[in-house]
Amino acid sequence: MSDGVNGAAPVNGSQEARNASQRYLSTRGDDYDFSFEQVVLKGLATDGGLYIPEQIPEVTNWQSWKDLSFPDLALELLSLYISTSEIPRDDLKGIIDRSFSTFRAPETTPLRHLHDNLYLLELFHGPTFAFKDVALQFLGNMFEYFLVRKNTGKLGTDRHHLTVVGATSGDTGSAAIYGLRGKKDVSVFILHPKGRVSPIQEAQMTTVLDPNVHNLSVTGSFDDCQDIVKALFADADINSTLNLGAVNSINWCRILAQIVYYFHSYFSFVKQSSDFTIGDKVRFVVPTGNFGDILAGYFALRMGLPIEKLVVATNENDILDRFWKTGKYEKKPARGPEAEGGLESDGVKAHEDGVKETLSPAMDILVSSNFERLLWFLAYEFAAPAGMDDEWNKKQAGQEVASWLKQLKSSGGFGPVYQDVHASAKRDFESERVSDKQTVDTIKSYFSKIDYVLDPHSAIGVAASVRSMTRSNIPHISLSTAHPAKFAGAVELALKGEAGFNFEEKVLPQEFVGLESKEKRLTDVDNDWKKVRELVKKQVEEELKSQK
Ligand SMILES: Cc1ncc(COP(=O)(O)O)c(C=O)c1O
Ligand SMILES: N[C@@H](CCOP(=O)(O)O)C(=O)O
Repeated sequence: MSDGVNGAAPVNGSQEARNASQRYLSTRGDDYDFSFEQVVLKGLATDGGLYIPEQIPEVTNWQSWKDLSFPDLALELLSLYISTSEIPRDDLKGIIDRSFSTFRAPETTPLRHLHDNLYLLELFHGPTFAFKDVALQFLGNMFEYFLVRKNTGKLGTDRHHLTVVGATSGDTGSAAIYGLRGKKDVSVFILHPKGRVSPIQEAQMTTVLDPNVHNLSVTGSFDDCQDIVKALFADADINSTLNLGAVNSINWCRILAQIVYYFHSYFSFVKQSSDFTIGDKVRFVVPTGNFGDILAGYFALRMGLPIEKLVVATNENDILDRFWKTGKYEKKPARGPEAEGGLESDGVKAHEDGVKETLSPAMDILVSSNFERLLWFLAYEFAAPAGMDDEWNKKQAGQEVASWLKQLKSSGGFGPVYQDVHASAKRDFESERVSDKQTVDTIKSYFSKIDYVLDPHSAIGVAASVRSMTRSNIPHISLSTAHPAKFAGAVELALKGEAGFNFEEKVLPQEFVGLESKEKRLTDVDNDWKKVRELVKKQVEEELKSQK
């Protein structure tokens, strides 16, 4: 039950003022009836689950949003999940407008025609050149809004101080840091896997010297960083004394903001294509790691956007692709031809922990956090035919998810899931796995065919789209998740020696010039959550003392 945990304010207004899509519950069943503010400030549920709205709103008038600007569309969509009793509409509009004012493209997320039925949704026009900016600039402003409201008229230790802890494989970190640097009443700790983010990504994070920003370089993988963050959230002591906040896509606010560009790109497509009628279906193809980006697409689909399929595109860290193919969700990588040293993945290094080091490092993930949210909806759908009431169905879904996640923790996997659950997953999704070699070939081929430089993650989406187009000839919108300059190594590997290619001239934005030689601040830490906990505690205490 909602209890104002973690310092979140009680809901402003009665429960009746919030409809079911504005009330939140945990995917593991124990935490329910939370407000948007509580969910945003708390990040992870007390039972270890992720927050989801009690209901996904089905929208019948979505076509009337066709001509809205990105921020105005965001206002319509987000209002469905945030009650005006919590955030008045004008305030929400102000937060949204501020969040997207820093984007370089007038359309915020422009849609570009590549060839035939293939369109690329460029999501990297925000301040840190990655799709994470769409949600994280908004989340940063949302944190600020709630903190200002809580702290009005309060001084010293009475003020609510938020300690943000996040794990990154490169992009979440810089977008979160940009969204929170210098903000009052917030300390930010970002954990990245030492040596496994690109040099530009590392520089984007570590050259931010604001006193409230702390970069921790962890000896381990992204999954280790993510596990440390989850262990901190599970520690009742630090969680309640330091008011932990999440910037990873475990935070519902991240998923929510990302729903907007599915609708926006669909409308952009309608406007670009005279022979396409609004209401006709498209496919979205999404380079996927933690399953946050594509989950937003699932919400768009359930809300009524005409999506025929969402295509999950993984790199060689392919737990999700294996789930769609087999119904089993297992950390253990498949022993495919590449594991025997086959041609497909020449040069890919597999770490002891099982994570492969690929050319698309932001997707080098063993376990995808947000998959748990999809599992809940699949389990809920599976429970419904038993003819019990809705409360029972929700409880059943929570228990099922908790049991799957327990197996994942104890034995590294679960499944095959019930046939009906797998069938529902396959009804809305398909999956593709793209090797490093195929990634490089795709970058090469689009440069030589249409003089366009793809980053390696976006190339995975495009390679998967091309395969998907052989099965379905409807329009495909492939998500481009990062600017190619962030991944110079992979891009140069693919394009060095290609006629007309020069990284500095063709790719490098002015904002990155000289970044790597600027002063940096970061702290090395062992892969040990207790050590991280002590470091965070000490640092926050010092910050609070200096503010007195
Ligand atoms: C550039 C890039 N592409 C794709 C992804 C995968 O997105 P998600 O983790 O939401 O599946 C990430 C990281 O999250 C990323 O940084
Ligand atoms: N690829 C991500 C990994 C973190 O995922 P998130 O979306 O859950 O924050 C990154 O770039 O950090």
